[in-house]
Amino acid sequence: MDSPDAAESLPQASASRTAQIRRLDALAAPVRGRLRVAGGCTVVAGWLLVPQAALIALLVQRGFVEGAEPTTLVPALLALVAVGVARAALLLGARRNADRASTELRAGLRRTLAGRLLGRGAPWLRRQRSGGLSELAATHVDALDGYFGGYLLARLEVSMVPLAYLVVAFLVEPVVGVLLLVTMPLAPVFMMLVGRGAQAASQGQLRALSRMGGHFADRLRGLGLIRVYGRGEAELAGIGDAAEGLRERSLKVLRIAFLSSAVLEFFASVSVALIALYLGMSYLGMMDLRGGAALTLGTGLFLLLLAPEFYAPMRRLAAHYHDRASALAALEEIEHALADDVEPAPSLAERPESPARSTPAVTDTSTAAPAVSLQHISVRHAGAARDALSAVSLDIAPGEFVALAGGSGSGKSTLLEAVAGWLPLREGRIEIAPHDARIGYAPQRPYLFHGSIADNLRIARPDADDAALHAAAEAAQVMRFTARLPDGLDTVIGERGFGLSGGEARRIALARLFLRNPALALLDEPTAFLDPDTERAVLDALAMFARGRTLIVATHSDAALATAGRVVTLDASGGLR
Ligand SMILES: Nc1ncnc2c1ncn2[C@@H]1O[C@H](COP(=O)(O)OP(=O)(O)OP(=O)(O)O)[C@@H](O)[C@H]1O
Repeated sequence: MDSPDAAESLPQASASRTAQIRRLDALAAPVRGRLRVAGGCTVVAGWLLVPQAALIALLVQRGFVEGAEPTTLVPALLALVAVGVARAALLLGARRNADRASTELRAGLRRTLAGRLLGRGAPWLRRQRSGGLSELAATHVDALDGYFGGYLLARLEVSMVPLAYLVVAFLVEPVVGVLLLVTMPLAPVFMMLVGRGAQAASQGQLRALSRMGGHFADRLRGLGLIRVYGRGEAELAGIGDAAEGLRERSLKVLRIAFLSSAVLEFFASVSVALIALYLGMSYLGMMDLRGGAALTLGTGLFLLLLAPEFYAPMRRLAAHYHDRASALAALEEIEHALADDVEPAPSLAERPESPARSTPAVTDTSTAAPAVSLQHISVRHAGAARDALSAVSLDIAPGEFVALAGGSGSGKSTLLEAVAGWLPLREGRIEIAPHDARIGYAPQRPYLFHGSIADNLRIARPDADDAALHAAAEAAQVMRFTARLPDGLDTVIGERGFGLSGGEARRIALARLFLRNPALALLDEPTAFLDPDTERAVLDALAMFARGRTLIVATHSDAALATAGRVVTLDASGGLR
């Protein structure tokens, strides 16, 4: 902190913090109405405490000190019940609205996050750790709950309610008003000091949580491999270390949270004790700051009821203060994920007649078989030293069935992914005419999520009816293996398709493609790992499916090559032979 740089960076840090808080508050725009209702209910409930305390004090004064007839107290008693009920209803309304606002806000943010992340396309997603992404969408987004569901209300309450109590206290007993006024700034000053450390600690904790989530999910996925290679103990130690790091960081956040609440509790208790002391000494005649005017029991009771409530909103704010720190930390992580820092795919930018797309766009609707023209394209994978495709030119006529042949690593999958719009081109261009042709892609390693086989098929067309689903599954020879499963198409399979063979997973990908009903179908080794009999059936289905569509199929299979209308061979250097 002693360097001039550090001194200069303080105002900068607080300016960026203010900007961050503004951005955080801006997230609440869609649920602003609900938050306002919640805030209004909280403030009015706080104000109603004044008549509530006054009525209690009045009843005690009249009933016990002045010995009034019980029947004369009935109206005040009824009023007390009415105020109590109104406060309870208002507080309930506040809680409900705040909770609903927070839930809606988080759901919206998750939708945005999912859309943005998916928009970056398959190659980007494939490089991410799904554990980390799910932490982002789950834990980080949930970290905003405390802020919107708690902190914001507490902040509004602090700005509107204690001030009203202060005015009332001054009107009733100025000495108590002065005592409250003097002790009032302690809370915000202390919270400001604590808040600085809290955000950094929360950020550290969220990052550790994210790392831990990613680490754990990766290890779970590779559990089989870990066992086979006898890496169990070492991995266990790694997970132990990650968990220990998280524990330390979580304790740091908790320490700060507990410390701030404990200090506030202390100040609040001391202040209330001071007021009680003053009132007690006044009653005993040991202190007279009222110029001889007597202090009634009712007045004293009223002030004693009000005093702890004066600090209550500040204590609530302190309890939620680390929520703000967590929310700011989470916002930073979320903004980082939402930032458009991925380079735009040049292949898309250079297709003037084609709308930019990083995955086969669902909005593409043209069903006419398109022509595909690759003009001198070169593609290099991120981080690779050489081009996977170099200067490839290829013209495919509408309705043509082209097989891509070539050795392993010659670039067949890369070519399919480039045509699908998943990969940026280093040079050249790809024209698909009509440009809005619906594209379907069955990759080599299809992604199967946890759910039934039918669910896994329906992601290609969520509104597909059972008949369409069965027809697609039948054609792709999925029914051959589901017939043996206990629940048929409703059999549940795991993430990454645990429980299905490679050939079965590919047939699901093929059925998805059939269901999508694309005009341009890109298939990556659809018949790998199939026995000759099943391969024949799949190829027959494919030949039928090819009618009226353009097909590009990467394959090593002679039978598949024979089915195609034309064979294009890629050489080892990623060029056309
Ligand atoms: N994500 C990636 N990052 C870096 N290099 C990659 C990536 N994907 C593929 N490659 C490389 O690009 C080249 C072409 O790979 P590609 O998967 O397109 O070949 P392929 O002809 O489909 O092979 P196969 O017949 O084995 O499926 C290979 O040298 C491969 O190692």
